[in-house]
Amino acid sequence: MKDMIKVEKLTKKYGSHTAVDEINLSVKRGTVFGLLGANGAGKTTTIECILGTKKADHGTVSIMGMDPHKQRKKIFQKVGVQFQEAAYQDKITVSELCEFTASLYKSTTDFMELLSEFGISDKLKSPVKELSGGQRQRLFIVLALIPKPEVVFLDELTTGLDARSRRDVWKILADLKEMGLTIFLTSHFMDEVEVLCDQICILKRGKIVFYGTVAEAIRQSPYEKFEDVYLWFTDEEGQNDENL
Ligand SMILES: Nc1ncnc2c1ncn2[C@@H]1O[C@H](COP(=O)(O)OP(=O)(O)OP(=O)(O)O)[C@@H](O)[C@H]1O
Repeated sequence: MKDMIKVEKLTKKYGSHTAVDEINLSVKRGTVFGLLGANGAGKTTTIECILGTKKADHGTVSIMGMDPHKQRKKIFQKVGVQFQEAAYQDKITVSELCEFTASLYKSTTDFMELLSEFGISDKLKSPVKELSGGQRQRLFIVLALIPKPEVVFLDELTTGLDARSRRDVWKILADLKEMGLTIFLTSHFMDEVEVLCDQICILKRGKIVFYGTVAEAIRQSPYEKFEDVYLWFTDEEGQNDENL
């Protein structure tokens, strides 16, 4: 299977603070990769370096075999990104934002279908700023899927969604994966990581402390519940520090 994303020895510093420290990862086509870690561990910085919106200090990144700095326009057409906070006009409606997003790409999916799959088609004429937090979050996933991406980056996938919506989003993503979509996500919810991710990478202060499958992470720890396992790998004061 082809590597859709390959990162080698990626390092990014902000002043003297090393936010991402020599990380390596690779993501195969049609798989779901979860980048995990506490607040400030370096997840967003890693994604920004992969997308080329931040320049790494060291290391190499390739996405669909391309260099994110040299082939940014070509990558833009094939990659979807879910933003936490999108900059949009104050009064823009859901349909206007979808139409604007679609206008940026050569080939697009019918956004009406996506809005209805994500349960927000009745909000078409509503101003985006009047949506609830969960509705806005779902809209941002829709925007990421409009360009019919080959790879999609979903940062804090279901933050703010209620239990039903989270399950619905999981199902849609599982179906998209079956159709060959590659998904790179970050999440603070270990239940969804367990359900969705084929491979995970856990970061702690910019360094990889675990890389592999959820099952392998469980086997390498003294715990059985994945949330306990995750905390064991990331715990600042934890008993496992000597093993890292
Ligand atoms: N523009 C910046 N200037 C200086 N420091 C930054 C900048 N962006 C991020 N950092 C620092 O780099 C580290 C990694 O931040 P990053 O946003 O990548 O973490 P994260 O894992 O995405 O966190 P979260 O889960 O809270 O989104 C943090 O210590 C953060 O304070």
